[in-house]
Amino acid sequence: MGARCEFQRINGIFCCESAIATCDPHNWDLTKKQRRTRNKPFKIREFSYPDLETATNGFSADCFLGKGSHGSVYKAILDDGRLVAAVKKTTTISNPSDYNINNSPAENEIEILSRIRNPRLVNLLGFGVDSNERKLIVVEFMPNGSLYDLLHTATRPPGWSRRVRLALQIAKAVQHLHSSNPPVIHRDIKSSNVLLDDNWNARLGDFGLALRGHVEDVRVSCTPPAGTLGYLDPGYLAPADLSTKSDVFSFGILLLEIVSGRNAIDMNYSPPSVVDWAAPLIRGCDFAGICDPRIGPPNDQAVIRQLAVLAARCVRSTAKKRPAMSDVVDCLRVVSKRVGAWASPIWHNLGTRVGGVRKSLPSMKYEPLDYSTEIIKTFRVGSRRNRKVSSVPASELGSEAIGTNNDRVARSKSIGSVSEIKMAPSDSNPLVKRRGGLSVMMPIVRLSKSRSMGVLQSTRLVHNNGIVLPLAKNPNARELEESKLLINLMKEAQKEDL
Ligand SMILES: Nc1ncnc2c1ncn2[C@@H]1O[C@H](COP(=O)(O)OP(=O)(O)OP(=O)(O)O)[C@@H](O)[C@H]1O
Repeated sequence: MGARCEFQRINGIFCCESAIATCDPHNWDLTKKQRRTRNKPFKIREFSYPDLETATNGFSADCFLGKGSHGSVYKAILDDGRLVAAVKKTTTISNPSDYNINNSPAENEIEILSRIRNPRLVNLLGFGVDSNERKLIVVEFMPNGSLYDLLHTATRPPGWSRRVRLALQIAKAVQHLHSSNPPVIHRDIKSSNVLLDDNWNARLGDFGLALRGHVEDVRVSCTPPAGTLGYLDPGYLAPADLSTKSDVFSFGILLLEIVSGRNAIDMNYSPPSVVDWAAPLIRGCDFAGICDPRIGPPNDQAVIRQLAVLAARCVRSTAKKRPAMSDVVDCLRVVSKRVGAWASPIWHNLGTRVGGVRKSLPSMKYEPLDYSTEIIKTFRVGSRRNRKVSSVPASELGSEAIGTNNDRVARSKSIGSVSEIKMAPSDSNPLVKRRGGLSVMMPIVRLSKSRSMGVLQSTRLVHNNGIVLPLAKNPNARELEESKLLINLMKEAQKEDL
């Protein structure tokens, strides 16, 4: 096959060694059973083109799942109905120099996914080749759409426990990539590349732009920057700038999107970039202000505070100061436990008895973040700053109000190379152009290095001797443990060159 996959062909089936080699130091503490499963070679099938054609009803409209920047995706029923898969068919002939050296996005995706497998990823099942020698990718079928759809077009917006659970699952997926040996850098983390499986769990997909290798490896160090505007690390301007921390930046943007329910770039807001919009709110401890107005802030104020602080750390200007994905996973585990505790039936029953916890939220006060500064904030569902520029009252914000129907919202598409990005003058309309009645994201953006990062004004949050106790006045052991984690985050934020 053309793609440089180091497959072994056994009885017509390609077997791939898992990318997680036995010498992977990250796997040393795994149980024997886990190690056995991880290192088990998995089967990559070569499907014949006629089989894929039949399975997709001739790539017909009724099997069509969606279109991305590199091609279309179809649902395929294979093996007499025993296997349901998604087939990605490239429709454009790409210039390889835009992507990874000598590899089209399809070949790249096959090559990378043939080496890694994880329950948090949209895994590769096989591939096919068309008459033009173009690769078709066959991956696991995800029946419940994308996180983008769930956040921006679903009639019922997801609640906090679901949002945190999804964020944790995505973080685990990225951590898995980064801890592989050699590491995989996804380079295109965004809500439309997170798909939902049959249990509504998040799976990270679309490895067309991913790079596998150490940063000093030739392929990594010579591949031009790529990604999706709005999620792209502004410090990643040359191949040498790439590190796993670029993914951390994109994850931070995605976390802000999950929390706020707004698009990474949305001309209905001022400023249009989610990070520029959220930064002053987080800096001013207006954590409720960044919450999705359709669901309001979570019952437990520490949940949104920790999410906001984490997102702020992920989008810092200095890549080195961003947390590693393992830290992000640890932090989200803590948040997940908190939000899970509030979702327990005890709280629901209490809410019913006292007339509904959620109802009482708008008048609820933040507890002081520390005992010296006594910052008290009132929850404001749909606060003025959180409102759209079109000034639709928060009460009227239906689920569609932030959706794709709005002509000032354009779904970001991946771009092969940031050399396509032109710096727009600050007074021009930088992002949206009309084309055939559709809003199309143009590759023109203001990448303001100085504005997108370093969003924590931590001095207001730090108590004597650098100690912050952001929870109740008499925290229990668990709360103390959790606040220690937060203290570390805050301390690091304080060191930031803001
Ligand atoms: N494994 C899958 N199962 C079900 N639907 C899928 C699967 N993979 C992709 N899709 C759907 O197909 C559409 C196109 O996906 P694709 O990954 O090609 O592009 P994208 O992520 O939307 O955009 P871009 O190419 O710019 O990143 C999306 O709407 C996605 O929801």
